[in-house]
Amino acid sequence: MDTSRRISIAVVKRLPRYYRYLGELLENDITRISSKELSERMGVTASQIRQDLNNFGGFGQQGYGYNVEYLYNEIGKILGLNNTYKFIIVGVGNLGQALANYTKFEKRGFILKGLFDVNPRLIGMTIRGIEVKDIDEMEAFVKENKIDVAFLTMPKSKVRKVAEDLARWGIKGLWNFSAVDLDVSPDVVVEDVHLSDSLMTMSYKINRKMIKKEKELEMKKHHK
Ligand SMILES: NC(=O)c1ccc[n+]([C@@H]2O[C@H](COP(=O)([O-])OP(=O)(O)OC[C@H]3O[C@@H](n4cnc5c(N)ncnc54)[C@H](O)[C@@H]3O)[C@@H](O)[C@H]2O)c1
Repeated sequence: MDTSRRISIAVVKRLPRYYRYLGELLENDITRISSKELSERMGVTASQIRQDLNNFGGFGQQGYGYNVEYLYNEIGKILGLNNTYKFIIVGVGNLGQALANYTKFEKRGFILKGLFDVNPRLIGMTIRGIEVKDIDEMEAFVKENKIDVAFLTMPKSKVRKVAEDLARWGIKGLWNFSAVDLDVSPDVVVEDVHLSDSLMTMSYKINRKMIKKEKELEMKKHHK
């Protein structure tokens, strides 16, 4: 299929989840699945699944369902996961070290090439055989090694300047954890990750459940 076709961003946002579920099915040797079954597993309506998957040629067949491996590979291609990306981490504190130690990004094509920080106590330390370098060496390193992506795990007060520098040096993507929404250049793709947004969503849901329980208790009291 033509992977250059434009797909709405709402659908794109759901693709990683489809990819994950289809990958799990493949690991369990499940080669085909109906939209009904997939919808039960994923908690999405069957019609949503049909609409989404029809977008990129994942037409299920009556009585057969979807070919899991085909869909998995097509979604992988759309997500660009058949490419490889060289990445660096800027800010090798708690979060930066945790991400540097996580080996599974390689499975998605992201290869760790460099680590940068300003703290002299961290410079020279190695993680998975890669030495933490002084931020002053970053420009030459990014240009020489044609680095594609930077993970930004540094304080928010410093992140804009670093992001702008990286954009000038030809970086393609920034995975930004620094608790601020970045807008750098139209040539650079930015994904801002706000872990605490997800935490606040959980807080909201817990809160709603508690309110519901309190109301139920109140109702019971009144009926006694
Ligand atoms: N949004 C969220 O929910 C969330 C959750 C966790 C962390 N964070 C953010 O991630 C970032 C990192 O958090 P952490 O806990 O790892 O902090 P940390 O203090 O442990 O690490 C930050 C590192 O950045 C380095 N640094 C400072 N200035 C720099 C510069 N100019 N260039 C390169 N490196 C520099 C520091 O020396 C330090 O090693 C912070 O901005 C934090 O707010 C956000």
